[in-house]
This record gives sequence, C-alpha cells and structure tokens, in this order.
Amino acid sequence: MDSAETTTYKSGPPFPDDVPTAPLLRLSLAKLQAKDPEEIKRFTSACEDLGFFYLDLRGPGDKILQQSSDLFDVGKELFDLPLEEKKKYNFEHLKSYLGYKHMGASVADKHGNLDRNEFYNVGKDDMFEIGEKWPAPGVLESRRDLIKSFMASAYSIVSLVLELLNDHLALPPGTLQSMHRLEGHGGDQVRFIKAPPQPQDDRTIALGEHTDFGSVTVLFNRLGGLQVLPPGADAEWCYVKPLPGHAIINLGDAMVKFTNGLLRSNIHRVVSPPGEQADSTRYSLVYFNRPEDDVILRRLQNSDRIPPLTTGLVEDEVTSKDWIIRRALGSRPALHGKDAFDLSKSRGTEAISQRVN
Ligand SMILES: O=C(O)CCC(=O)C(=O)O
Ligand SMILES: [Fe+2]
Repeated sequence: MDSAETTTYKSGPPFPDDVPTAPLLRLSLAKLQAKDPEEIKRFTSACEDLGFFYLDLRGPGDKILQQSSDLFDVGKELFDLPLEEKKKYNFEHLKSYLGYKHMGASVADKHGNLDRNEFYNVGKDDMFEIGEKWPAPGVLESRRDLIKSFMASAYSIVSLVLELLNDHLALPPGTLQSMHRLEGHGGDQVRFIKAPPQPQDDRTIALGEHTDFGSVTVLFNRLGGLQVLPPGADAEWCYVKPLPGHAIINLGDAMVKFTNGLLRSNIHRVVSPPGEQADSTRYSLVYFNRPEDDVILRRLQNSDRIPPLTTGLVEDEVTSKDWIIRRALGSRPALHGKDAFDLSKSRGTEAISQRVN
C-alpha cells in the first residue's frame, strides 16, 4: 500500500472522503517500462474499460513531476496577468485554438451555460520550431525551454502508451507511433487551466462534459473537480481524486476511431472542487497528444483484434486537424453564434463512450 503522504496533498484543503470516486486503476510507469506482464494486462483493461488510469511516476518519472510542478507556478504567473493583456493572445478569429481562452468563451452544457475556466494552449510545433510561432506573453517566452522539456517528457510517456497499445492490437510494429511523431506536424499541445472558486450558492460545471479529441492525454491535478462518467445507462458522475506523484492518463476520440470502439475515450467534465476545496483556485496542467494533422480518423487495417465495421458503414474522411478544430472551437459563440449552443455540432465520440447499447 501507499504511504499516507502519497494519497493526499500536504498543502491545501483535503479531498473529502465522502464523495463518490472513480475506480481508476493505479499503474506503475516503472513496471510498464519493464514490460511487466501483469501490469500490461491491467493497462489494457484500463484502456478498454474506463479509458482512464493513474500512472505512478515516482522513480522513472521524477523529472516530469518536477517539470509539472514548475509549470504549475508558471500557470499561476500567467493567469495573474491583466485580462486585457491575456486577451491579446486569443487567436480564435484566426481559426486557432492556441493561446488564451477567457472564462465564459465556450458553451458548457445543453442549457446554454458558459464555462467557468480560463485556458492557455501552447502548441508543440511552436515550441519545437517546426510550425508557426505564435506571439506569447513574456512569462511563457522566458520559459520556452521548460515547456519544451515538459513536452518531451510527456511525449515519452505517450510513446510508451502507444507502443503498448500497438502490441495489444497486434498492429504491424510502429503503426501507431508513426502517426504521432514528435517531429511530425500535429496538434499536440500543453494546456494551462485556471478555475477560480465559484460563489457558494452557485457551484456548478467549470468545463463541460466531453471526450478528449486526440489520442493520449497526460493530466496533472492537485485539487478535485474532475469527474468521469463510467460506462452504462445508469452511470453516475464520480470524482477523480488527485494523487501526488501520479499523472492521470486518458484516451481520446482518435483511439476510439482507430479501434472501432475497442478502446474507450471516457466522458469527463470539471465541476467546483468538492468539500473544503471549493474555496481554492483550481489550476491544472495537461499535455494532449493527437495524431499528426493529415491522419484520417478511421478504423485501422491490419489488425485482427479490431472489431470490423458494421456491414455497409462508410466512415467519414476527416483529418485529425479538422476534427480537433471543429471540437475545440465549435462551442465558442464569438465564432459560431447560436450554432455554438447546439453541442451536437462540436461533439466527438461521446455516444460510443457511454456503451449503452
Ligand atoms: O482540468 C482537468 O482536470 C481536466 C481538463 C480537461 O478535461 C481538458 O482540458 O480536456
Ligand atoms: Fe478533457
């Protein structure tokens, strides 16, 4: 068992023990790297059943733990900038989801409520100087090396996940990896998130329910608030308790498309942190890995393990790039007016995720 200090954060209010929590498996990076057969079995069931797991990074992942902690500090400094300054880095009018999104810029639920968090998205291609260089505030410009090395560390976790899934699916060696090259042009990004405490009498959704758009997400949380919806018709939202020394890993839409639903991209959302944590500002840090821009999101050939398509079904020819832009910007009223309130227009694989039929 883990010692007490690894089950809760030392500073700040505790995560309450009387709220429903999600049964995420706790996997070990060291064991997965060593290709421990039992751990790989647990990994594959986590990817097929819940699509979410904890990854214990202590030991081989000490570097990314330190980098993520340094980036939490950068995130605080970044969001402390005046709103007018941050708004200079909103590039949605250029059809880019990179840069700043202010609070309330997207539709969070079917009732038309708006989100309650700020984002700042930093592109991998920008940091690795293989894509457009976007203007950025000094706090980010001066930390490019840190952001880049965090991206490289997160990518190395992603590439282990891709390798293990490639093996599990018995795809020709390197199939998934070749669609997600660090040096390829793609939509991988870091996201800084800030959600301030919500008013006591009006605590609700900060980030609307969604599946992630890409392949593998590496998430660092300190406060509760993230919730997942387990599969099944009667499923109820459960909190994901943040664990020090661990990242939360989840799969996105691309993995569902590639495997015709064998792998699971779980629906999740962020609400006001539970219990005493509700009065604290919630920061989180994410690395999103996505297929390269030109990859078509459809069932992969060359695997006997991937279920066949329903007879007669012809899949759309959507590229990864178009899929992500539609999903990331589709719910922004400033861009799409009343269409942004029709969440079916920005939806991904949510219907499959529920596994109701
Ligand atoms: O802040 C979190 O814990 C989750 C954020 C998230 O789901 C996202 O940005 O896609
Ligand atoms: Fe997400």
